[in-house]
Amino acid sequence: MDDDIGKVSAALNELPGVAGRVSALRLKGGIATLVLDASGLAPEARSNFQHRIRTMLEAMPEVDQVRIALTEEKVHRTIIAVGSGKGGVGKSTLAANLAIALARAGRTVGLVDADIYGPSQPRIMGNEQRPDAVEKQIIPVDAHGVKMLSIGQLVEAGTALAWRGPMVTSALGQLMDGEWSDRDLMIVDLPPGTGDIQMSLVQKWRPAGAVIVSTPQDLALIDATRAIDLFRKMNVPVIGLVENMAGYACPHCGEISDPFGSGGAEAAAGTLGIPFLGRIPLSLSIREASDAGTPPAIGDGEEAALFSTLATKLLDQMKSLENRV
Ligand SMILES: Nc1ncnc2c1ncn2[C@@H]1O[C@H](COP(=O)(O)OP(=O)(O)OP(=O)(O)O)[C@@H](O)[C@H]1O
Repeated sequence: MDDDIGKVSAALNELPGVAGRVSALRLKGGIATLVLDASGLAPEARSNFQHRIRTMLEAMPEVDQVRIALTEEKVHRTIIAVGSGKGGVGKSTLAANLAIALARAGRTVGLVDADIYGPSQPRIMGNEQRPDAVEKQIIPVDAHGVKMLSIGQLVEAGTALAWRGPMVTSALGQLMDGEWSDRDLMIVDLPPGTGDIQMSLVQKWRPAGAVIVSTPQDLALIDATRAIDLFRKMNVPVIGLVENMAGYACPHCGEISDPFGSGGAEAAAGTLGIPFLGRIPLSLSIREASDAGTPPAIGDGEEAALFSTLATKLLDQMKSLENRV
């Protein structure tokens, strides 16, 4: 008997993607009863998963009948990565305001500042409080209706982090595996470029999609294209491109100028075949509000409306991605 269950267990562990998901296994009178953890699997993947296991077990001489119970974490959490190819294009500003706009649209939103070497979310979101931890799990702090974690809350401000890849990945893990249990949407503010953090996030936490931020400038767009390419290669759908710092309205005379050019990102999105989510102007008030820890998305002005429109477009794109699966 023990031999039989040992064989079934070994066969299950050999099946790709199954190891670690079997939370209970019993074999009695030829009936194999399994409890499987299906957390994070889309409906189609879940039924394929169940089918593969059933087919394999039914072919074993030790098994006459298979009974499977699927369990999963209560909240299905969708992770959206916000990336850029180049630094300083406003990715953190966008991530913060988008997180707030999504929360105002009724989602329960978590914001992870994955820019381990240059965290800026505590300042932008106006909460530099050190988070508590329970049994080594960090409890995110509240900021403008969003819950947030950043390495900037854990290290002394202005301290340079001389960390190598594995330490950075482990810090990312601490943030991503914080107490997010009531959050249904996570916005991850990535560092610029295509390095260790991006790769770890994609491999371990499988974002449902990525938003790419670029200025209209050609150079930023070339870099943005690189970031898009990375996500595509790693099978993370690109939800869309946001153009930031487009069209500067002079606060004195109101004249609009385009210091970084105009329309470049929308044209590039068209060429690359990805949705264009919208354009955020270069505005003194956005910069001032970010520095003051009061992101414009919390207000009721024109800029809050822009971020709210972006959030709606993003949710629509997410829906169409889900329908495509
Ligand atoms: N639309 C905007 N109008 C005016 N200032 C902006 C705008 N977007 C961002 N900024 C300002 O530009 C600077 C860089 O923005 P931010 O930190 O969001 O960029 P980033 O791409 O995340 O940079 P990093 O590469 O450091 O992660 C900040 O001072 C921010 O306030």
